[in-house]
Formats: sequence, structure tokens, C-alpha cells
Amino acid sequence: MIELQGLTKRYGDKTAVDHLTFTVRPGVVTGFLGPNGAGKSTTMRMLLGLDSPTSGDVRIDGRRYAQLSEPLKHIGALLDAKAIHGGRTAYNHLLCIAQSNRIPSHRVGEVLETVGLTAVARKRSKGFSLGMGQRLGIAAALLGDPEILMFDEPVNGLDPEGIHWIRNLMKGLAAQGRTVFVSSHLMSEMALTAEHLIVIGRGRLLADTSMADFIEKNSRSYVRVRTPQPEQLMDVLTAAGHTVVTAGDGAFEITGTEAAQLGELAAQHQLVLHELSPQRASLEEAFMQLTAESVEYHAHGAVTPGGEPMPVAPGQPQWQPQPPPQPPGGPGQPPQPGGQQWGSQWRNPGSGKGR
Ligand SMILES: Nc1ncnc2c1ncn2[C@@H]1O[C@H](COP(=O)(O)OP(=O)(O)OP(=O)(O)O)[C@@H](O)[C@H]1O
Repeated sequence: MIELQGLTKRYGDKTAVDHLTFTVRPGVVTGFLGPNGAGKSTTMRMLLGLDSPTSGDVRIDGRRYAQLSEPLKHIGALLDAKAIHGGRTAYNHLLCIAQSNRIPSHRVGEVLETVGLTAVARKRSKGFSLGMGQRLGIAAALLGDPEILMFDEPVNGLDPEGIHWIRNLMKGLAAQGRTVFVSSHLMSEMALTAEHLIVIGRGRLLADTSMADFIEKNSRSYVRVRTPQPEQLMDVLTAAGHTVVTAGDGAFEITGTEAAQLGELAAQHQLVLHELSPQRASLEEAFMQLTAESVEYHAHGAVTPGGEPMPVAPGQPQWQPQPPPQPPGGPGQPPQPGGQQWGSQWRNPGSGKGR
């Protein structure tokens, strides 16, 4: 278990991590999400004792990292896959780590097998692709057979097969009862991997919720309808008890009903429809809404053909979320009933630090 209590890190005037309080529990994959510069890496570094908190505390199974006598047997981490001595072979790299941490050398072969690098075990890692480097970093994290695993953007540089592999690896480790904490700035990737979510923005906690809850609250489905007779259709829909939101382009958005029902209703009143389409808001959109106020830098982002942010190498300039589209009610309107801003329902009351 990982426990953060009021964890804060300042660099001069800059508050990188701002009173973070949350717990990462065993048995599930916990996703750690936030836009670039949100403070994910700083948090992870403090967890490993690589940075000291300005205030607050972080514990691994009840102890600070520095208090762990054989830390790699408690927590394994992949922070920067490039932090490898390129002149060493993969096998020797892992053997050095094993020997200096009193880990039996037979673990080296085992973890190389687990990550699929057995065939290149005697090759120098400087010739490795980014994806192979990620696998070697993951092998090092697994070496001490720790109960807690932490991965910082582990899918960076992996091809689709590699992404599939690491997704299953993380789920498998969690299924063994381990604590798996994985950072990403890709909501869509986390939706396939994590059961629990911690979302931060500008160092502050924005959400601490189960993925199921996040999906339920954000996969808002509605039916989009366009008609050349908007006033008449509005009257018919309102009389039938539907709540109608008018979109920016004049289309109607109706929640809580099916397209077929709306089509029949329009036909009964001999109203012409130019569009009748079921819609579902994506999780990526929900994540961007939640973190929109927290995005530090806006850039012209590279996206994949599917509209996903393009994965990039650690240390390279990364994709930044763009300001999200206005919610259906128009600028300043909450996209959900109740007048709350997105994300407010997941804030951890214990953190005492909502936005
Ligand atoms: N050593 C440092 N000195 C000054 N500022 C720092 C230092 N390390 C991090 N920061 C700043 O703290 C903030 C949080 O950075 P951090 O790298 O933890 O974010 P992140 O969520 O991991 O981002 P990314 O997804 O881009 O890796 C950023 O504004 C960053 O510029």
C-alpha cells in the first residue's frame, strides 16, 4: 500500500505538488493521471526518496522509502527507461542491480523471460529501441519480486503488441494482490487498464474514484436531433417530458431516451428530421474537461488518426490537452445536472484541497 498525506513539493515559487492525500491499494491497477506538468513524476520521485517533500509524508507499507532495508524487494519502479548504462548487456545490467540489492541471480533470467528479452539478453542496451528499453526497465522493477510496482508512462515507445502486453502484465500483477500504480496522460489507455483513478492537475488532487464510477458519470449518452421545424419539435419534446439542450449548431440534445422513441414521436406529429443520432461523450473528453483548468501549457498537439494524443518519448516535448469544447448547455454551463463542475463529485474530501 502507498499512502500520501498532505504531500507537498515546492521548487522556489513553483508548487509542483500541492497537499496530495490519497492511498493506493493492493489488488487493483491504480491509474495516476494528469496533464503534462501536473506533478506526477515529482510525486513518484518523492515516493522513491529521490526528492524530499517540502511538507507532508509518503509511506510504502507504513514506512518511508529510506527506512526500507531492501527497498527493491518492497517496491519496483520504472521512472525513466533511458536511465540505463548503454555499454552493459541487458543481462549484466540486471545482474548488477541484483547483486547490489541481495537479489538471487536466477531472478535475472526469470524477469528477462517475463518481459520477452531473453533473445537479446547478451546484447548491449545502447542498441535497444525505446520499446526494448521500456521492457528492460520493467524487468528491473520486477527483479526484487516486490509487492508494490510503480510505472511512469510505461507505454511510451511501445508498439501496439507491447502496449497490449504491458496492459496484461499490470493487470496480472494486480490480480496477484500487488499494488500497481501507473502514471499516464492518456485517459483512453487508462480506461482499458486501471480499476481505480487518481487525477491531479497543477499538483492538486482532482479525482480519487473507481474507473467504473468515472465511466458511469462521464459516458453521458444522448440523442442528437436536427430539424427544419425547431419550434414545433421543441414543443412536442417538452410536452412529452423531455429536457432539451440546444447545441451550438442549433441541434437538440436529449438525454434519457432512445433515438427510436424520438423518431416515432416526431413521426406522430409529422415533423421532418434531418438528423437522429445516438451520441456518447468519450472518456478522453471527460478527462480533458476535468483537467482543463489545470493545463499549464497549450501547444499544437500531434494526434493519431483516431484523434488520440501521439505517444512520445520520455523527456521529449509531449502532447498537451487542448481546451475542451464547451459543454452542451453552452459556455459556462455544466454538462451535467446539478450545477457542479466536472470532477467535483470525485474530489477526496480528506484532501482539503479542492480546486
Ligand atoms: N527540479 C525541478 N525544478 C523546478 N521545477 C520543477 C522541477 N521538477 C519539476 N518541476 C516543475 O514541477 C511541475 C511538475 O512537474 P512533473 O514533471 O512532476 O509533472 P508531470 O505530471 O510528471 O508531467 P509530465 O507528464 O510532463 O512528465 C512542472 O511545472 C515542472 O516544470
